[in-house]
Amino acid sequence: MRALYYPRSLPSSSASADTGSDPAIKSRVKSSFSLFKRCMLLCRPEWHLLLMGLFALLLSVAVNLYVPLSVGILIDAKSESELGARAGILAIVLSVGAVCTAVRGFLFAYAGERTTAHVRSLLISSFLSKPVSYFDTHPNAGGLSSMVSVDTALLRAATSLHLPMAVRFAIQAVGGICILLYISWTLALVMSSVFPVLALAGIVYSMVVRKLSRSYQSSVASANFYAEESLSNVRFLKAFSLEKLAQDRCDVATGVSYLWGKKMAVAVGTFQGGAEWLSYMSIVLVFWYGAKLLRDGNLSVGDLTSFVLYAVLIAHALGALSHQAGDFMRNVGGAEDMMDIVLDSQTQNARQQDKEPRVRSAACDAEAGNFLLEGPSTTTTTAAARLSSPRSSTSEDRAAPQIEMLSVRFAYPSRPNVPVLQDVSLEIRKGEVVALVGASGGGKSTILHLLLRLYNPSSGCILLDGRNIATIEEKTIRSRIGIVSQDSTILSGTIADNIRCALSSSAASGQVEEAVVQAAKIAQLHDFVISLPDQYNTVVGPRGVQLSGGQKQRIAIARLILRNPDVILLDEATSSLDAEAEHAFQEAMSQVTKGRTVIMVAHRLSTVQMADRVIVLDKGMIAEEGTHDSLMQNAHGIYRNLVEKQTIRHTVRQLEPLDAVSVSASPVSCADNRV
Ligand SMILES: Nc1ncnc2c1ncn2[C@@H]1O[C@H](COP(=O)(O)OP(=O)(O)OP(=O)(O)O)[C@@H](O)[C@H]1O
Repeated sequence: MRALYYPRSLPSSSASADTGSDPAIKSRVKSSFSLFKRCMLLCRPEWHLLLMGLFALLLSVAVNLYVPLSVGILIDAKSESELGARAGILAIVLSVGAVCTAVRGFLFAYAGERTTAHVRSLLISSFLSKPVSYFDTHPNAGGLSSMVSVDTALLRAATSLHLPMAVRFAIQAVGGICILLYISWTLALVMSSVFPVLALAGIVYSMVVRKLSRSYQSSVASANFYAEESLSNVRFLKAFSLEKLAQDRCDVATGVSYLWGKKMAVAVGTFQGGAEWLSYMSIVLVFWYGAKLLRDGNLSVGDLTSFVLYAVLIAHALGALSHQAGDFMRNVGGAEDMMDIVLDSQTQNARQQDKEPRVRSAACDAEAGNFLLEGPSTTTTTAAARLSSPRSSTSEDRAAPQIEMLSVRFAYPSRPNVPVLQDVSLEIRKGEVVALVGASGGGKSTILHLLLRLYNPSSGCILLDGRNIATIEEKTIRSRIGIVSQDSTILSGTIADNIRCALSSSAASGQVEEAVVQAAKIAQLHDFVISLPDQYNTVVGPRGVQLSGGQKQRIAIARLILRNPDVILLDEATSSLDAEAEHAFQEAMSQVTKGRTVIMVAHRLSTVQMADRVIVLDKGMIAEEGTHDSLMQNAHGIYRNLVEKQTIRHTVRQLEPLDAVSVSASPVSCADNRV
């Protein structure tokens, strides 16, 4: 079976352009250097800890380098007392080395933890600040969340472990070679003959492993996606006996990551084995040439002992250096996409701070008045006070259009060539209740998305109180326009948490609790909540699984009440409710919507009839507009046709035996009368 494979495709950056297609080694080395530079940029805030760590590291390397020399001196000691004194000095030096190692370990680990926490926070804030369209084109949420957990852990290991170790072994190797040159330059040259081969192998390995690691991380993200999708939809999978399908999809995705992992294991094993073999060969060369020098009387036993110890130390350092450098490249290669996102968003933030608010259409702004919009209702006093007092709209207010769409055209960024709205123009006055109806896929919900500025029109513009919403801060728009949709989003936590999240955190807690209860009462939720043992502190489970659809929706209404918007959008808010729950919903909404502008996407005739005006959308265009009664006058009109079809279906259903209704392909319930 072929899995639907979601590669973790992410925005490319110039720095991440090396994906293996570039043939020039020079540019690959440059690209590896740029990867290292980006990694260092992320660690920059912790430079003081890293500098202190580097200092401790240098001291511990100095101690390591001193040991073979002092062993040689120890062996060549002429008297018992000289031997004791030299052993004492060696013990003190080694103790200092151990302290330095401990300090170095702590400082790098601490800096790594701080960097990881900082990068995680930046990454989440970068995702949350992305436009909704970003998530349409990057649907792999598992991949994005694995960046937050896995990729940041890779970065931490790279910066707090592999990089310091690589630096340590590099200094140890270079220092050891310098001392060897001092003891016997000919022997040092013999030993170094393998180094160029080792260096070349290291460069090739780091390039290969970086590429493999990136593919591996991407495939792991894909496997996470399927695992996450299966576990979060376990009820659906069981209900439709789709466990096998889910298992197969997970297995195929895991199989892909296994293949990449296997390739990486081959590369790692080959290089590490090869590097170790070369290191041993250099030691054999030292033994062979050193023994020759000793036999000829050109080297003392102490010097040869020191030399051999240095040779072992250097060989070990080189082996470990290749190991650590490889692991560093593998980790930063795996975290490369994540680093790009964080650094790009930092650059964008810096740029945005200097920028004026964006103006999308000068023509639309010329039409716009310069109203100062109300800020969000951030205090409970205003929210609570407004709860009991419905919005009063004067006749003058009602005459002024609150929302205008001017020649709006729109296509979703993920499907730019498929027009969804075509030249839509409409005006909605303050306090008006407007129903959007029409065939499925006609663009009704899309209009609500544009009003909330989840997307921007491809052309044309939308005015709120005469001002182009493209020039209004998103936060302000969303404090003025509230939405209740069919599937009310419930976050993990308690019922109270889910209601009070509509308010700003600056509100006083006593007032908040009072406002939460008041809002729940208006939303007809209070009686249910107080019947629970933990009342408002009842935990609702992930995505509110412990609540019914109607209860979730009443929580959403309570939230809306606290938000206190001027314009309310209802996106098929009652379509999943039965007749009784719909009645409770309508009761709750009738208080909330008084005096406010309401735009609803509705299918039920009972809901549509409540509207002052009905707008019929057909294939992304406004086909008809008027009151329910006036539209019903048009014998060949789309609206009348829809109503008649639904009325006939409703009547037929009432006549159908129960089992015939249950197998009907239409999702409409018996109580429905949908338009
Ligand atoms: N995020 C998206 N990316 C790409 N296309 C989308 C997206 N959301 C919706 N569409 C497409 O846009 C068109 C209009 O969708 P919309 O949800 O606005 O229709 P609707 O009139 O509300 O339909 P329904 O009554 O079935 O909810 C549809 O063809 C749909 O496939």
